[in-house]
Amino acid sequence: MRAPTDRGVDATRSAAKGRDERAEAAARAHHLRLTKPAGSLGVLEDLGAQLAGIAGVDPPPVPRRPAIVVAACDHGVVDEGVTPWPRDVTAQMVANFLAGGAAISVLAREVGASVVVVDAGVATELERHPALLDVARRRVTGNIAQEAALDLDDARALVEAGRALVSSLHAYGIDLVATGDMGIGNTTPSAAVIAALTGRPPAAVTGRGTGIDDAQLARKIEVIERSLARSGPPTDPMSVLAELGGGEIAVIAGVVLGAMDVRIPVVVDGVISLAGTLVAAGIDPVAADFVIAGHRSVEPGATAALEHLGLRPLLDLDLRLGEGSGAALAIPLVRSAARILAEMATFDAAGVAERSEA
Ligand SMILES: Cc1cc2ncn([C@H]3O[C@H](COP(=O)(O)O)[C@@H](O)[C@H]3O)c2cc1C
Ligand SMILES: O=C(O)c1cccnc1
Repeated sequence: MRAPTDRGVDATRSAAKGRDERAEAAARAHHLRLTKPAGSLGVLEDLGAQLAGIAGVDPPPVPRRPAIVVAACDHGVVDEGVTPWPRDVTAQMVANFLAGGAAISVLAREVGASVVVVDAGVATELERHPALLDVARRRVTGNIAQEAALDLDDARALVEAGRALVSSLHAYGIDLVATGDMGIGNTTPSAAVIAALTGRPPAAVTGRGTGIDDAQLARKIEVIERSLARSGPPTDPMSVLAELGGGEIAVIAGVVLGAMDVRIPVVVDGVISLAGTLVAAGIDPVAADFVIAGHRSVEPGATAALEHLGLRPLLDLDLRLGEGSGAALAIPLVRSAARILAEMATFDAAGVAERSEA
């Protein structure tokens, strides 16, 4: 089990149980008996132990039915000039996800994952689709430089929606969830939430998002500073989410909590997903036990959040897309880690001689 860290929020452990330490220890001992030098599979060994701890059994089940939940929302703070892209792109990309033409659509097909798209507050009315779930409480968040992104009640409802979605997916046989996002401007609220929950200054957690120049970056940092000054010192994580976050960040936080509820792994993506993960871990620190960081996004806020959560990302590919792309790409590694424990021969069984001690 991870050493307790200062998560920067006043939260206490819930009734939910964390990972099973005995299963985790069994997986570590099991790894020492497999036909390879001890520790030679590196991070895959830690991942295997984490999966055993999540499932409560060694070897852990190999995830067969992954689902990627892509939550979408539009942001009032776009009016401050924090992104070069027009707001309409959010709805257009949701249509692209559903038509199968986006990066996440391709990567999901490659790794054999289902994609579920959640409308958590897209500005324009979306055409109904069987893979689109509408949980929006309002269309477009408030401009965080001037007002709260969401009412507290709406933030809570969106978190609950993400949480309930994972329960439903699990009931249908989904055994691993991954998180993704779509929302023009959403690297701004994500950096604001990360600054508030890690205590780092906005300049240290703010990046170029979809591609802004130095002048726009300076403006983006200033907008986040103003937002933090407006909302005041962070109190509880749900309030931080409501003040500075957004609908997709709320649903992602709920997905992470939902994975804890049904005890399955949740692979998280880049800076938006990590803002949601910080909120989830603030609401219930036990949730962090079930989180696997898919990758290290180029956005500096992602690294800040990973460090705060004590998570080591599986991939580091200079990705800066979102949509769940870095989480999707990590799914085969998660499967491999479980499969190694399930299928590799032990020294005894294979008749391989063990290391001789000099
Ligand atoms: C065509 C396109 C597809 C995307 N897919 C994900 N994002 C990513 O970029 C956006 C955040 O960056 P910023 O804060 O700079 O606006 C989010 O929608 C995120 O999911 C996209 C952005 C665009 C333009
Ligand atoms: O970290 C991410 O996922 C990210 C980075 C830039 C733009 N959109 C998403």
